[in-house]
Amino acid sequence: MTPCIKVQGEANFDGLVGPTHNYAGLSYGNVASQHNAHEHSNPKQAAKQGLQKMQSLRDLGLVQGVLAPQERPDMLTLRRLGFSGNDTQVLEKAYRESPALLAACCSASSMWTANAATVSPSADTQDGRVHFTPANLTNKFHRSIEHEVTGRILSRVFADDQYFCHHPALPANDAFGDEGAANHTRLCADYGKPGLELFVYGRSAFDSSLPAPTRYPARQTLEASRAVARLHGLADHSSIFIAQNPTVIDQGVFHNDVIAVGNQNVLFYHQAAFLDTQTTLHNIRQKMPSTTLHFIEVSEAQVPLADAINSYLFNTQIVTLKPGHMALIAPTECAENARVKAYLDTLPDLNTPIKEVHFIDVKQSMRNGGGPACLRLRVALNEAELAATNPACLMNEALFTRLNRWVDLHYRDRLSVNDLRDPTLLHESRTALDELTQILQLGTVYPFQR
Ligand SMILES: NCCC[C@H](NC(=O)CCC(=O)O)C(=O)O
Repeated sequence: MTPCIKVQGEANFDGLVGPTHNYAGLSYGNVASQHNAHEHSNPKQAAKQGLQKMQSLRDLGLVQGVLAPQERPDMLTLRRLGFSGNDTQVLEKAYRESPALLAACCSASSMWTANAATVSPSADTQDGRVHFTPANLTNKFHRSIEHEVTGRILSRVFADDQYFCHHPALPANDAFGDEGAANHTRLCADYGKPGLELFVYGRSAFDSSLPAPTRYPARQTLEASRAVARLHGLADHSSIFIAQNPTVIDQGVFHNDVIAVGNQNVLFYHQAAFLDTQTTLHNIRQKMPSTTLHFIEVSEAQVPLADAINSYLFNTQIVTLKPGHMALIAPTECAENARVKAYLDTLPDLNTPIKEVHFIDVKQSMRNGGGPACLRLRVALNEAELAATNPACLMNEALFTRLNRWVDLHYRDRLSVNDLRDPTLLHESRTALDELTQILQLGTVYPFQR
């Protein structure tokens, strides 16, 4: 099919899966990560599934971008933690002393770009620029080492400070735990018009009277969400802070995007998603009096919470194909779950803007708890902003072919956590990333290049 590229006002930037993609069980509270710990991974297949997903969205006529992965193994961090000698010795010592620490420094977790940053479109911000704050991801060590390079990559993709404003990550402390766009969504009548940014938090750092989960960690604090909204210059009428239901966090909903997703005038969520659903919906309506909103609530009777979590029904992308006509992009796991599939079969007939459902295979990512929505960072851009975006990072036929060839050349098709100390893997990874920065015209972004 010949893709017809129309600017819809929103671009999706997917994270390219890095060459060290593996299953190390690093994310306590993320049931898929825990469940698949120490399975073999297939980095080549993972990267190709990601590329195919990007291509499929492009085929639907959407603007699709690519974000480069991190340098892994993270030798700089290993050295900061006291491992010394040449690279081979550093890897060997880290492996002998703490395989888990080495695995953390090798995670390809930056593929989940919904956690790369929070992005506020120019229509919402005080200075009329697009604002970016990389997420500090303090709750998980392996993710807390991403934000510096993430910030650098974002500033190379969105370089023009006439249009784009980049903030550093929030202070690296649990009080300001920030997971980026995975806990942020935006409702609006049109991407280019002022919207309402929904910040969902799991606990408060300074107000212990607010409810919090007891089993699994709440990664996002209210204080972090408020800080990001302040930095981005969001007015009170452009932002709303919503408490996530702590009991769902305790059942494995480690980010709000596992249980709710929004696009334009649609909010699609499970009945258990928020602490106080009625008040939440009422407050949203109050702040968007002139927009016809569609709240699509899925009840426990329609889809039990456990099925929603296992299938990632809400970690779907809702994309606008033409005005008032949206598609839901779901992982194939949703088609394999009878109850979820039965619900999705009815969805296009519910008289909402969602008219189509598409299934895509991102199983390599799903096994670590990352569905279609985790893999993408949404950036609403007007035409001038899109024109100011690094064109080498925008997906087209040539880039798709080139990146597939690049993956074929550099990636392994089988990796276990025991392979992570192999100095050849480090060499392969650096060779691949060095070439990638040229393909994507990023300049030097990785510590090994500087
Ligand atoms: N938005 C989806 C994020 C998934 C990610 N998983 C991981 O990091 C698992 C890595 C591992 O266990 O090897 C996380 O939990 O932050």
